[in-house]
Amino acid sequence: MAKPTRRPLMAGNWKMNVNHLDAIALVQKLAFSLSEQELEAVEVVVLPAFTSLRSVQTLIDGDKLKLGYGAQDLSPHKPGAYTGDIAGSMLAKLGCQYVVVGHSERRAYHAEDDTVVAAKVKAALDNELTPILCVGEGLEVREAGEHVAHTVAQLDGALAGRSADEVGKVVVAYEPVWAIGTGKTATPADAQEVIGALRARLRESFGDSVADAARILYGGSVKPNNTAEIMAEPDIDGALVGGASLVADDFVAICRYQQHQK
Ligand SMILES: O=C(CO)COP(=O)(O)O
Repeated sequence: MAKPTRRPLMAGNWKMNVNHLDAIALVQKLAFSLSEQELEAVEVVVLPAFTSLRSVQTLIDGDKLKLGYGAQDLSPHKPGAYTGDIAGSMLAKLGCQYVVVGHSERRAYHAEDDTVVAAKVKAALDNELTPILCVGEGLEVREAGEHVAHTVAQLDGALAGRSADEVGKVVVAYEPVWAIGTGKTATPADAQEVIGALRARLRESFGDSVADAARILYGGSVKPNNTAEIMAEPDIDGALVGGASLVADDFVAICRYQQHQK
């Protein structure tokens, strides 16, 4: 399969945790634990709160650390009268490479629908940020057996109007809502079923080169002890990690999953 040509990506979504001082300590621990070779083999990215981005940027740039960073959300709008929002251009100026778009917590607590998510994907791409586009079904949808159709429809909605060139720059993350922060991980086969379907949809809509190159992550209770088996699936290229990314040793162990692969 084409998997070996896709560089694995481990992204730590810190959510609304870690103030800017603790962010510095956490990034330092990651950087001191992971070797240059490890950081070449696996791309490691942290996604702090907005208030920590400047501190993280200063540290990573100043010490030339081989860690990527990005934000957890952005406004769909250009700079202007949008109190409390953050524009993509501001994130780009801070050196962010990534921005999470459409996380299920944003969809649930901020009523973000596919139209808003699509506008945010566009805003990210317009500012040369790589969107980490999150899709995934809730428990009711899974129990009704509609998880594949639901998730593929979210992908379609978020990428509506984007060209193949643009979609080639997107990272997708499949995060079943029932697995987030619950300790209930999807089985590797469950995750592969959906992620395989997402890749097939990218192939159908945007062609082979986009589908073969696209990195698709799994997220939802990823821990050091389940990463290797998840990463062994043919279409899974990395993980979007919540809780375990707040503990340096755990996130480092996740990034070292290859040591545990049979
Ligand atoms: O939502 C997630 C990452 O974006 C997953 O969170 P947990 O790893 O805490 O389940």
